[in-house]
Amino acid sequence: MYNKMWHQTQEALGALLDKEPQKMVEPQRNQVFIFQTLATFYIKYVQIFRNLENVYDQIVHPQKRILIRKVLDGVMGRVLELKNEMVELELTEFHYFDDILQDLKLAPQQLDIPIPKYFLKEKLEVIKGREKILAQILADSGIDTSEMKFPVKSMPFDQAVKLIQIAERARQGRLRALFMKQIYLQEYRAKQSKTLGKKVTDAWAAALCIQKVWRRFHQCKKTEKLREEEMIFLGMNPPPLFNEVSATVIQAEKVDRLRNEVQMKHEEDYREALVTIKNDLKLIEGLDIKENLQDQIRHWFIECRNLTGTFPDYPDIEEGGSAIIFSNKTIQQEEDEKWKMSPSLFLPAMKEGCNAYKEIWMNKDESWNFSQDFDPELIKEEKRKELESEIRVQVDELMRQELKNLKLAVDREREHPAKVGKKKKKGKKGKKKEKKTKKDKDLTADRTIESLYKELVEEGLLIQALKVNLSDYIGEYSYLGTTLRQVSIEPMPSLLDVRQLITLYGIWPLGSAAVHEKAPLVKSLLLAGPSGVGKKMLVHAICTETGANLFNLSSSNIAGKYPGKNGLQMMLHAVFKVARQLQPSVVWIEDTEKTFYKKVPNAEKTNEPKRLKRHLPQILKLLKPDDRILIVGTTRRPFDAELQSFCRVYQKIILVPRPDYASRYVLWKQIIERNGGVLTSALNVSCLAKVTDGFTQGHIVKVVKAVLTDQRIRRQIHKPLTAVEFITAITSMDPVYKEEEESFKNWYAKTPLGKKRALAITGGSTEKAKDKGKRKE
Ligand SMILES: Nc1ncnc2c1ncn2[C@@H]1O[C@H](COP(=O)(O)OP(=O)(O)OP(=O)(O)O)[C@@H](O)[C@H]1O
Repeated sequence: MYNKMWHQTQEALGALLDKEPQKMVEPQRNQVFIFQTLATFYIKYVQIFRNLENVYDQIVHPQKRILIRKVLDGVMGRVLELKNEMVELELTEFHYFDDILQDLKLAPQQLDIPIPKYFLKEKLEVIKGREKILAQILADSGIDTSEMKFPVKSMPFDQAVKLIQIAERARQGRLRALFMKQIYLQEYRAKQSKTLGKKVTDAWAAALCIQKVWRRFHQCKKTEKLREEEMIFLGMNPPPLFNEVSATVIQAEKVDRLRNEVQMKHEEDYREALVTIKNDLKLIEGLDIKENLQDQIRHWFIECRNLTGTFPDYPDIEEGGSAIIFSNKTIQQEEDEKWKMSPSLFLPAMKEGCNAYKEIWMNKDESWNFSQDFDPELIKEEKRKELESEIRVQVDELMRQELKNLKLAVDREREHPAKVGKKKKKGKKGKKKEKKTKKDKDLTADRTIESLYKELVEEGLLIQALKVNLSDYIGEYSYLGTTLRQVSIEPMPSLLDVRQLITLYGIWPLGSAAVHEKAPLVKSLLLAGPSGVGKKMLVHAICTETGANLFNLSSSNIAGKYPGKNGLQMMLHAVFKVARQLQPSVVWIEDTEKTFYKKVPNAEKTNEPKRLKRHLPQILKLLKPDDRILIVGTTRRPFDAELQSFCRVYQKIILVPRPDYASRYVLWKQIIERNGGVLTSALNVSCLAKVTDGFTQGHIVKVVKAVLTDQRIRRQIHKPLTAVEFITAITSMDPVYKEEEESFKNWYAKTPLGKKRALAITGGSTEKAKDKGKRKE
């Protein structure tokens, strides 16, 4: 099945790649048309990515997986490039595709961007090992992690005694009440039996009474059942076991796990085969290859002498040795390759992958390989080439000597003195380069990474990320985006739009080195939004999904640590050295507006919140494409920061909105269920979602936890949950008021991208096109 899926996806990718150059290179003036083209390509690449990711996770053939991985990274990079183009074109981070989805007959869920499972699977051992070390260091240094999750408030001694007394008296009271009840019942039963014993019972009347009660009860149950069945038949209620995981799904998950085991075994076999087959080849064919090469080279000596009258010069090792003589490349060809600049950095890799697929796999007969183990012939082919180049190095040495001897014997020529000089010069150049690279001073050259790691953990700068997946971030799609834009209303981005941006800008580049190196680089990300919209949760999710280390450089966290100028330098050096060496890493700055305060409030002056301000731009400059480090800032009050320097540091700004009706609806439902609540028809979720407009996810979580106590959960069978219980609890909280939301929007309109967009909307599209043209140049 996965093979079939792979072939289909490769074909779709091939077709898409053929279309790319025609559509993308043609100059276009119509903005809408350009966006439609970009968006269509984007959506199609996302579909291909989803399929390929699935295939890569499940296919067990090791050699196919290598090729799929290459194409997969290429597709990811291309999706990011297209996203970047769309951002530049529309001057907004959020795009709405609902009309294109309709044309392509796709559901919004199909646009969801999954996180490749290989990000974590391939690093499982490393991540587990690191978690263990971190836990060990925390335990050794007496820092209790549970305290970080659930902060404990201290309490005066007499108050604590009083609390324990109250609880104990209540317990004793309950016990006594139970005891008294039992005594009372005993007495009551004894009295009843006495009075009943005196009466002469009428057996018929008693039977009739029992029948009456039983029939009523039976009919009630029957009617209830019939009504329920009718509702299910009409589609008004979900069928029983609707939310249960079906046996088929469980079986499928089991098969998935089994496939992963087979995958690992095949991978191991393949690695072993790479070594054994090469050794075998060396034994069997090594001598032949050597003789063949020698014959070829000798033949070349003679041919050259016949043509030119002298023996040729032997090509240097740097030029590739004798391999260059027999390569088919002409100079003309090389020039062609240089000149053809591709518009994307990922297209060549994808094309290469597609060509390899067509050459090797498309029409390959694999009837012999039912178990999908490695193909030895392919390994042989590859290893033969490797072996040949290895042997060629030895042969070159021999033949160089032989040529020298030949020249001496036949032409009586000595080695050209000029050449020796040239070689020496090259050596000098190399030294110069070495000196230059030594410029970066390592402040902790004498320390091991382990000791730095330990120090940072003990200082509380390197913290344990909470285990939350991005899929735990609940939300719904925005279904009316395009429609609203058409009538000039800027739609509020939905929570799932935010989630996608986090995947694209945070998780993909951190998870894949190939993508990070070539895709449009995002070094810093700002999450701005009211309290409780899940900013922290998103930061932790980025770390969980990529296995990244989490550094906390919030001003409150670094206050008083590493004092002085030198101390600060040392701290930053240590943080970024560890972050670089144990990448991927996330450097989180909570309440980041404090670092850029326009005016530091008196109460916070002792904390020196602006310590990092001058250093952050320098740090960003030093981050190279191969450093998988992301700086994430979160803020509740971006308007307190000085705009210019703030926006210079944060390359991408994401406004995290409060949930809209659709999102609130799923949030209530899922958060209640996650906390042990049962949804019944008595609980009107729609009403709950409607009246809680303005409240954030944080509020919802808090209220659900407060209402769903252990006791309430136990009582649900007799008294189902109702919306009123939640509404009563939430009324004591402050929602996000319109004014606060407006101030976020106004602030965003002043950021570089916001300004450009406002200008484009009011000033027409011509300037936008010009601007884009300039940037492209
Ligand atoms: N989309 C979501 N789905 C499920 N739970 C969520 C979602 N968003 C937030 N939460 C939960 O809401 C609570 C508050 O979130 P979080 O602390 O991340 O918000 P925040 O924006 O960082 O708040 P603050 O600015 O006050 O620090 C957390 O318990 C988090 O798990």
